Amino acid sequence: MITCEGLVKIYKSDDLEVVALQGLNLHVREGEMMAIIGNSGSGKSTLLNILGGLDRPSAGSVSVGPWDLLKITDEQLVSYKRDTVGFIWQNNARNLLPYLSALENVEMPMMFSSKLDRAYAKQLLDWVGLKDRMHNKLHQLSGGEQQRVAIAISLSNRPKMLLADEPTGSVDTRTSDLIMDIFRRLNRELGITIVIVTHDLSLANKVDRVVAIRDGLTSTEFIKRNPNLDDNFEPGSSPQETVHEEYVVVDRVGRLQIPKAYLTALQITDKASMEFDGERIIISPPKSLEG
Ligand SMILES: Nc1ncnc2c1ncn2[C@@H]1O[C@H](COP(=O)(O)OP(=O)(O)OP(=O)(O)O)[C@@H](O)[C@H]1O
Repeated sequence: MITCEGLVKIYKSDDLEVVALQGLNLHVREGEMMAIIGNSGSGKSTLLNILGGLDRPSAGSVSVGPWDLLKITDEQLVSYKRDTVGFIWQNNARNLLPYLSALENVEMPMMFSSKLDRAYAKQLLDWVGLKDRMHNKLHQLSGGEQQRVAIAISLSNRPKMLLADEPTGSVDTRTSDLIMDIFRRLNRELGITIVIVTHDLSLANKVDRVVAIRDGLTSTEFIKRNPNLDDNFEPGSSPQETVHEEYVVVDRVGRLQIPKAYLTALQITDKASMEFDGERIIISPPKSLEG
C-alpha cells in the first residue's frame, strides 16, 4: 500500500535548511496495522504529513496505492486526500465544533463533499462506542470521547488508509487502550491500513509491526511474533505473551544504522572494521585503535 524509497524532505527557511528525512525507506502492506516510533525531531510527523498529502516530498519516491505522491498534481492531491486518507491528530478535538452534536460533527465533512449519509454517520459513532452519546453536544463529552468522535470523522470519507499522529497522546491509559482496540477492529473488519506515529513504546504490543525512525531514516523494526502459534507450542499449555523480535533495517544498497550507544561504547567514530566469519558479520573499532 505504501512504498517509500530514499525519501528526502528538506525544509528551507531563509538561509536555513533542515533535512527532516534523509533517504527513508518504508514498505507497508495493504491491511497492515503498524506503528512508527522515534524520538522528538526524528521525522515522524514529516513522514506522516507527506503520506497524508499535507506536505510535498523533496526527493526520492513515495507512493500510496496507485498514487505517486512526488508527481501528483495539486488537483489529484485533493481527491487523494478526500478518497484515500483519513487523518487523526493528538488534539483533533480542537478542530471539532463544540456546539454541534457528535453526529452533526461527523456529518459536517460528509456535507462538504456532498455525500451526506446519516445512517453511515450513526454507524461510525456506534463503531467508536458512542451510540448512546451521538446527540450530545461536543462540549458535553470528555476529551477521550471527543477523540473517538474525531476517529469517526476520519472515517467519514471511507478511507483505505488511516494515519494517526500521537492519537493517544493526551488521553489516559484506559482511553488509550480503548482507542487502540477501535483501531484494531477497523483494521480487522474493514481492512483499513493503519499507520500510527507515536513515541509511546507501550503501543507496540497493540500493532503487528513497529518501525523505529532515527535521524530521518528507518533504523530498526520490531515484528510481532505470537509464541502460541509456533510449531513447538503444545495446545493446552498456558498461553505465552506476544513478543516482538527486533531487526535492524538494511536498505537496498546494504546500508544499516548502528545505534549511537553501541558506537560510543566501542569508541567507533568515523570508521570501523568489519569481518565476516561465514555466519556473522562482526563490526569492531579500527584495529589501530584497539589495545
Ligand atoms: N515546517 C518546518 N520547517 C522547518 N523545519 C521543520 C518543519 N517541520 C519540521 N521541521 C524539522 O524537521 C525535523 C523533523 O521534525 P518532525 O516534526 O517530523 O519530527 P517528529 O519526529 O514528528 O517530532 P515530534 O515527536 O516532536 O513531533 C525537526 O528537526 C524539525 O525541527
